[in-house]
Amino acid sequence: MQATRTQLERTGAPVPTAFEANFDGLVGPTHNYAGLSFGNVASQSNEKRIANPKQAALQGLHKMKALADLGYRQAVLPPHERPSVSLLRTLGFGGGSGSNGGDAEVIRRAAAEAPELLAAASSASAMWAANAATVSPSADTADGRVHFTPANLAFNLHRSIEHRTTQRLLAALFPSERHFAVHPALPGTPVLGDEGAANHTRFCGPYGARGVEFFVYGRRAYGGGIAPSRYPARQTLEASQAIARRHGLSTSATVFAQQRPDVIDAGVFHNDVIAVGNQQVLFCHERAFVEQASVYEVLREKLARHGATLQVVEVPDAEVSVGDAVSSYLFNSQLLARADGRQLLVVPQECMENPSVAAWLERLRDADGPIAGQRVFDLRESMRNGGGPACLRLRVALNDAEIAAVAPSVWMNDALHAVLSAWVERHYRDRLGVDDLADPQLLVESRTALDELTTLLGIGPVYEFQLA
Ligand SMILES: N=C(N)NCCC[C@H](NC(=O)CCC(=O)O)C(=O)O
Repeated sequence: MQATRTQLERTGAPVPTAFEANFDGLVGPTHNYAGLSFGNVASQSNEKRIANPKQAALQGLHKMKALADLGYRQAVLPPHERPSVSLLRTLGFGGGSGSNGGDAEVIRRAAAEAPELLAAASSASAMWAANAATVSPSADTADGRVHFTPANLAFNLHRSIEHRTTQRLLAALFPSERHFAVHPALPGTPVLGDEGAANHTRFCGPYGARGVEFFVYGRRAYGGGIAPSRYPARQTLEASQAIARRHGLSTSATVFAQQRPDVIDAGVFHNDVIAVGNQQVLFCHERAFVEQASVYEVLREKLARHGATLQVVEVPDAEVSVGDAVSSYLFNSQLLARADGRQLLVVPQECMENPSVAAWLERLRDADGPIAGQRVFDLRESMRNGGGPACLRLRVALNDAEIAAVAPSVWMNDALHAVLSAWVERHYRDRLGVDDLADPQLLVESRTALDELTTLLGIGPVYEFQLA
């Protein structure tokens, strides 16, 4: 877990002690199944199912608390204001003034005239924090600050409205401009489609040492090349390159690779549905990347320049098919550094229910490889929308000085877990169907809950209704 202070980088400069912190998205009060994500098999197949927002939020809090209990740095990323009345007003459903009465009228009109748009305005999708931003730790960047680029999530209307709030939340959680640079999202156009950390992995030795940042894209906007034909490639090479440039990453420590188009067409809508990496370990399916062997080679060579040795744990198609990987979310697992230098694997319950995946995990338990130890979590409510353990978290490697500069009350511990669980119990419904989104009372409930949350977390006004 802890980097060794004595370890020296090639420059001879001491490597600062640093940790990986996980910021998990707290599920918002409007969590529902509206079938909004084309190409995401779970979202499409669970359309119109009744959701349980209370249970969803408690399942997420349980994972956060369990990982904090194991000694990992764990924090919480607040939900967004939903339904987004400002989106509905932008789309012409203007009610009266900005008062609550006016907002209720906006919701009633949207429900009557365009329920699909109301559903897009109501999604709790900001819970999938892996899509909140791409993060480059200070050891990798030219100016020695931690850089954040909120993802524009331009492909889906319901997700394209997240980045402004994400930017405000990140600025509230990482307020020191000396340590942190929070950028605006890239322009939200198809050329620059960006889905954040779900398509980005950082390999390194100790967390405080310079790492190799690995960007995985689905297609090139310019210059042709192969692309999926059935489902969308949400991330472009051009977006990934722009992020690497603005974060000040060196080309010698950056790798760009393409996801296989045929697996995107099989439901792998983000790279983190087929691969996960941490420190020196890459855990992936054999059909994750175009020209996979040369991807390993380049990663290995660049990582070696930073004194670390890439270790690949590759799962063959013959043992776990891409279909089983998509339905079980085996690769949407978290790899967490253990004190002995090996990695703990955090998987969703669905992996245990899939015979070939469960058998593979059992073989892994007996093997003597870089992955040691497994933890299983029930995240069923999120999984039904295509969000597993890795989707729910944003990883931020931080050194001691940076950890001290984070808003203090977002760190998970027994007290915060108790406070947030009670807050969920007080404010969340245990049943929410898409028809319930027409109820203007849901907006009142959601704002009341979020207003209280910002006080509980001590992060000041961040939501539009608080800033108006
Ligand atoms: N793989 C990662 N990192 N994240 C998972 C995101 C799931 C999300 N699902 C949704 O947005 C479904 C919402 C709905 O259908 O109601 C998406 O497709 O963008």
